[in-house]
Amino acid sequence: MQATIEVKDLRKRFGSTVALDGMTFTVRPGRVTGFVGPNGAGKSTTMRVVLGLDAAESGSALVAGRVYRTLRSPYRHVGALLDAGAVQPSRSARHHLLWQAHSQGLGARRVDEVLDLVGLRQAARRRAGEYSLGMRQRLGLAAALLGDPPVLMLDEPFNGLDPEGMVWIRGLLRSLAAEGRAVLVSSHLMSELQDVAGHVVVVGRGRVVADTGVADLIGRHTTLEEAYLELTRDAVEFRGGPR
Ligand SMILES: Nc1ncnc2c1ncn2[C@@H]1O[C@H](COP(=O)(O)OP(=O)(O)OP(=O)(O)O)[C@@H](O)[C@H]1O
Repeated sequence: MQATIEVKDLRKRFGSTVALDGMTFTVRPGRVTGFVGPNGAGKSTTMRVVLGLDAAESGSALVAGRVYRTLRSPYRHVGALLDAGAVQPSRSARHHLLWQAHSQGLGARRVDEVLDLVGLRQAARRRAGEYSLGMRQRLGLAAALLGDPPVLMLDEPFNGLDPEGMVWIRGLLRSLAAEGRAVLVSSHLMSELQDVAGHVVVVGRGRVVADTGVADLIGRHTTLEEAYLELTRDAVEFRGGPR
């Protein structure tokens, strides 16, 4: 199975808004790739197109070497965390995962394994609606890991995690990449990414503005955040007003 995400010349508009304007990059196995860019740059739309949740007008998106909707057991090829809020609130976390596992031909043992992996074993029988944001993020990660996939695509996985959770997730992401998986992580938290990502795809206005090793970027600038701000200076659409 190919551990890659290949996005080529994706174009998409929402009405008069250009969301993707020739988005092109490849996520390779064995490293965490940061996916960064200003608000509205097209990160979530790209991920949604890769997962077949949105259709592009042109271009192609392959995950594990295939178009997502042609994958027979998608969870075994790609795990995604897109919207941590997307849980049935009255269902327990374990039940939520059991239901997803069942739909993919996976058993209860794997559900308990991923609950352990994300630290939710103790809280597994509580209703997901009572979960904090950080707990929902962990639950979303557990779902992404269910099929033990070679590709992971995580939209803002650091959101809501407490400091212990941040340390934990950095270790988890590093070990998933060290196992040879392709791990794409979108985030606005450059300091978190700097510690964990080997590579970074920087986007602005629906296209890639840099696709490079983090060490190379930091070599030229002091921090990933400084490099990012420099690269995206002309691509920021929504700026805060004067204080
Ligand atoms: N369902 C939609 N309807 C209309 N416009 C949309 C829709 N989804 C995205 N867009 C627009 O497409 C552009 C790209 O949005 P997208 O959510 O992909 O950006 P993003 O890089 O993920 O931003 P953020 O960092 O704020 O999450 C934005 O201008 C956004 O307003």
